[in-house]
Amino acid sequence: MTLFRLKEVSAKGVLSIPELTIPANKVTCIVGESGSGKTTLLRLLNQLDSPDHGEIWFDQRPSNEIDPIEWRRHAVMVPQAPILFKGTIKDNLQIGLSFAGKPEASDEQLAEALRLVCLEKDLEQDAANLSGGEQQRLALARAIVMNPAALLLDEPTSALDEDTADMVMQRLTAFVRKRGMTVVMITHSRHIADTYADSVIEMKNGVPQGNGRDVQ
Ligand SMILES: Nc1ncnc2c1ncn2[C@@H]1O[C@H](COP(=O)(O)OP(=O)(O)OP(=O)(O)O)[C@@H](O)[C@H]1O
Repeated sequence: MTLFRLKEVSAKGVLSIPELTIPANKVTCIVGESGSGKTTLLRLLNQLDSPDHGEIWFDQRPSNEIDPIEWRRHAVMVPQAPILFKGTIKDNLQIGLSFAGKPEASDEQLAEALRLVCLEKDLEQDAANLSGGEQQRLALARAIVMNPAALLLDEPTSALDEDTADMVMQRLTAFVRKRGMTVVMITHSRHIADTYADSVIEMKNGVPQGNGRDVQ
């Protein structure tokens, strides 16, 4: 099943995509050189940017028929630089749900999300004292707590050491496969793409090569 479909899309004079489909309930990695258009593509999948030409479908609905706010509730993006709010770790985990008008999660659910990202910290701890890598994982945990159909992750392990990155990817991919969630993530790590992706989109000068190489 396809979750995202792009047809004859161009954007910002950077992307040129004749056709691209991204499967539902799978982990898709976007790889490619710096400046090749990976973040621009991810932003299109979050309706943060609109294409200059062409059409994008989410779950078989064209983008112009879905309210961007609703779209972003189903496809939650975690940008490369984590966004943190004043307050505790718990406040930072609940705030995504609160913005989406969803009920609060229980402390058990929050602790489970922290465990998935290997950040087993006290929920009442001040988030301001976290390291860069810890902040990155907290932002990822916040997105997981929202339980969206799709997680759009811009280099989610870039601030982590290799062992922690592997552990987070192992736990995250096991979790999303069990839940039937879709992950689309940018990575510069060949190892992560080869080990955890079901399919890989390689961007070259704004053009995806092939249509997602199946890894497994
Ligand atoms: N809003 C914009 N307007 C015009 N050009 C842009 C805009 N955003 C990005 N670009 C350009 O588009 C190209 C692709 O940028 P993008 O951030 O998508 O690349 P990337 O593959 O994610 O790179 P990196 O791996 O370095 O993060 C770059 O040349 C960038 O300067």
